[in-house]
Amino acid sequence: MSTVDTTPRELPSEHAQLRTASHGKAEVHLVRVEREGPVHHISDYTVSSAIRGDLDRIYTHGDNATCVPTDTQKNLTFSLARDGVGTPEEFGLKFGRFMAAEWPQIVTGGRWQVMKVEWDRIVGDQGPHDFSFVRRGKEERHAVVQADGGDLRVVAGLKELTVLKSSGSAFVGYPKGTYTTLPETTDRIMSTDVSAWWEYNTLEADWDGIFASVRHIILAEFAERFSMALQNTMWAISSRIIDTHPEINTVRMQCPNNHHFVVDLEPFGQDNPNVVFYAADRPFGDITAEVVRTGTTPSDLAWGTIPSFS
Ligand SMILES: O=c1[nH]c(=O)c2[nH]c(=O)[nH]c2[nH]1
Repeated sequence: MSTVDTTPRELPSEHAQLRTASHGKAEVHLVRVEREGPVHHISDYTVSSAIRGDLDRIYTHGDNATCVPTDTQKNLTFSLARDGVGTPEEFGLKFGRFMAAEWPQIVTGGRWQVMKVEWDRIVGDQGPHDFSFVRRGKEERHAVVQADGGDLRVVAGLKELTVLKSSGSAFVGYPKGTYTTLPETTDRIMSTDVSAWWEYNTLEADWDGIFASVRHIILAEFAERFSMALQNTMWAISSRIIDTHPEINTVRMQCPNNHHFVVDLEPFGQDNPNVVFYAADRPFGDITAEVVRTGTTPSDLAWGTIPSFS
């Protein structure tokens, strides 16, 4: 058996000296769900923690005796969020104070950055929804006009319409086998960045009105219909768009499944009754669908250059 010598030893340098150093975990994305009866409130924070202090020997000697791991700092981000996050300022202060109190011999300073993004409650067919939200301010509206000779085609769309529901979504009944580890769930967070494009069969339409209606259908179906899978929600949206708007023949959607994992806080002596989630940015489920009006075919001219659809 080969052994590795992990005894710290100095790596000397003739001319170099360590001037500043820090280490931490950057961009821990957490979502916290607060339940007030049937009404949910969500907080979405991306937190970066880094400590300064007695860290020199980690670099110069390979001596990790003062190296509070970046992984520990990530765990703490979730643990400190268990009983509430408050404002970004409050959470940053809480984190900084905790680190200094927990490792007074090591941590003499640090940097805690907390980014909060805002979500608005979705207003569906039935009014403001209890547990479905839309991200403020990232969304894009698009139109692509293609001409060939006298032939003109209009495709409209939206991108980056980010939505999240903290309940009302299940995923069960899928094939199980050697490589299945995903547990079935009848209550999960579902979140996606909706990309939707639709082809008009006319050159004269109430463009603004139809855009507003399509956007409403996306939000209302996402919020108010129980979802058996993201695919099921995409069908509900696309088919309702076609049934509602005779001017539209084809709807294409691409939706990432932005996974939210319940963080195991048990190692830190805390329970986690679906309160603190790790919002993973990758990998993501990549779900696409093209839905057409029965008896019609999408125009190659119209769709030839529409991006981001595989
Ligand atoms: O809505 C979902 N659709 C899937 O195809 C899928 N696959 C998976 O692992 N989770 C989910 N969720």
